Amino acid sequence: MSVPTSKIEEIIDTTQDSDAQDDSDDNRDVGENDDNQNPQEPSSSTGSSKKKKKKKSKAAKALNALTGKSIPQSVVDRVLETVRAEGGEASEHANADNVRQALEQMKIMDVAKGKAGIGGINKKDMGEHKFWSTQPVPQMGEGPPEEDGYIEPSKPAEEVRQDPYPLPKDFEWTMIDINDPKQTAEVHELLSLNYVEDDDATFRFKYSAEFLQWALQVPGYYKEWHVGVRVKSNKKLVGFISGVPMLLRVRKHKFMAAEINYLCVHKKLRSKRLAPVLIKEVTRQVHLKGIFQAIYTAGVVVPTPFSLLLGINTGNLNVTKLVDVQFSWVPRNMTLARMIRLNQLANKMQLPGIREMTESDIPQVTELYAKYMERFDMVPIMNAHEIRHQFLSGGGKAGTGDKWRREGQVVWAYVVENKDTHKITDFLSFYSLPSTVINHQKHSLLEAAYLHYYASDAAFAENADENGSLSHRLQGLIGDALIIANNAKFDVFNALTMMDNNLFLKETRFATGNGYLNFYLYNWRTAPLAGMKSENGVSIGRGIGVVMV
Ligand SMILES: CCCCCCCCCCCCCC(=O)SCCNC(=O)CCNC(=O)[C@H](O)C(C)(C)COP(=O)(O)OP(=O)(O)OC[C@H]1O[C@@H](n2cnc3c(N)ncnc32)[C@H](O)[C@@H]1OP(=O)(O)O
Repeated sequence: MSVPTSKIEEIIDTTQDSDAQDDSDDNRDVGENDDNQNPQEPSSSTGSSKKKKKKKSKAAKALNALTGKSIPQSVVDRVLETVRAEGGEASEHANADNVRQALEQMKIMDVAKGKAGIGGINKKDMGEHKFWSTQPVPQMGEGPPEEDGYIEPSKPAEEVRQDPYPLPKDFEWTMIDINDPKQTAEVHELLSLNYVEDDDATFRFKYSAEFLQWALQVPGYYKEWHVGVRVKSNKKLVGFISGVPMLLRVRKHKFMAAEINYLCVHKKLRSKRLAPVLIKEVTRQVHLKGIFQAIYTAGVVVPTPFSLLLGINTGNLNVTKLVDVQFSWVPRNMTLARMIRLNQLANKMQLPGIREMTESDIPQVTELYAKYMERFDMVPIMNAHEIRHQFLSGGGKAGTGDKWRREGQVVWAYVVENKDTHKITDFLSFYSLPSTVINHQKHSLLEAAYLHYYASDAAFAENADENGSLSHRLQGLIGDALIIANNAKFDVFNALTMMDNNLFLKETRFATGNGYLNFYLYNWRTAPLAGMKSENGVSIGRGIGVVMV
């Protein structure tokens, strides 16, 4: 489906806002875009372009040499500022070591090298976030706040904008009813063809309809937060963004927030500034429910992440297929046969008392979850209804499939029960999120399992962190998760460097991946959370405890 570019320009022209402040934002958003060029690149009349013509400084040359890319002057300036802040040499003559140090600290090295997920950001001057510079988010280079808190105060309901943001005349807003299989199928199709791909466009996330129903219908969800854009003439869904409510604790503060996810614009409508309109509309809908904070993650860097997590994967489920689809490679000093042998797993789960979670486990799991999550700085607070939803409602059709996988199953949840006391001592869960293997002759789908929440009462014993007993228990627990996933015919099991994952990732032979995920809070300032620092590719510290599906 192709929408003429001239129509898109009208989005831009007609996305005028009655709200004075928004007006100026919108006009800046879209007015500077020239359809004949990538709007993320400065036009020839902009200041940045003029800067580009300036003779390159020594620091800029060093940066370019280090990254193999042409780094915009404003990024060079930011690097120099950081060097200065770190007490280093801050002149234009900063040497390559200063620059490398600063880059690593800022993670710009990865961005510049193109590792930071979805494309686009590399081409962009980091100082030119025309949309994000107007939003209540910490701006780049702001430094950690003295105190945690909101950026702009909440508004009373009557002060929240009542009308939807205008769309160009060929498009219309739609509220997706995720209970309607037809509408869920439309979102599924939009995402399957247009959602997140890896850097090489080899894999693209393929969220199933069951997954979307599970993820978007948490207890207390609002259908108004499932926002779509359709082409008026044929009603085709071409844009989507969603939010679900969550009670969030960030350090000592607890507040309701929207978890924003699945922002997607049809490939033919990219770079037309539709994403900011979708974000503003979902923000308006969230404000209408009296909620003024949000949490979201993205591969791209926008102002301003407060935690960066390294994606980790293991190739140890279906090695042959992973190598076939170039998800994994056979290391130079190894053969495929040896790699398969090394990654072989037992068929039977190893932990005594481990079994699938049932309804009757909910009270104990709720309690264990709450206590365990106290270990982390940022976590969702869940009551028994929410625990039921998270771990049992995506369990697939009862009586179908086999012991390991039911039809339509999205979530796998297991508990460890002490057979004498009947106490639940541990639980683990993971979810299914396959990816389309793009343009592969033999394989069309990569079956990926992702680690979800888990807990172990081993954490509550004295010195459990120091004496390795928690680490040992978690290794057993996740070892069994791998066995379950393998039996359920997953090809790969992924986990991020969050929660206590650093206590088992290496030991359970997870291989380090090169994908990054940035965590963001909207309208909330807090100092960076653990996840930023890493040792051998594994982050240290106990910061993030929110699993974003
Ligand atoms: C209180 C309640 C608040 C609720 C809201 C909280 C905020 C929620 C924020 C959203 C959380 C989403 C969480 C997820 O779902 S992350 C997953 C995002 N989806 C994908 O990557 C799928 C494939 N890509 C696409 O569909 C498009 O490329 C998207 C839709 C992503 C952008 O479309 P397009 O490529 O056609 O761009 P544009 O010309 O319309 O717009 C360009 C502007 O948009 C900014 N941009 C681009 N990508 C992202 C991104 N992932 N997060 C935040 N901002 C993003 C960009 O920096 C620029 O602004 P600025 O740099 O000039 O300032």
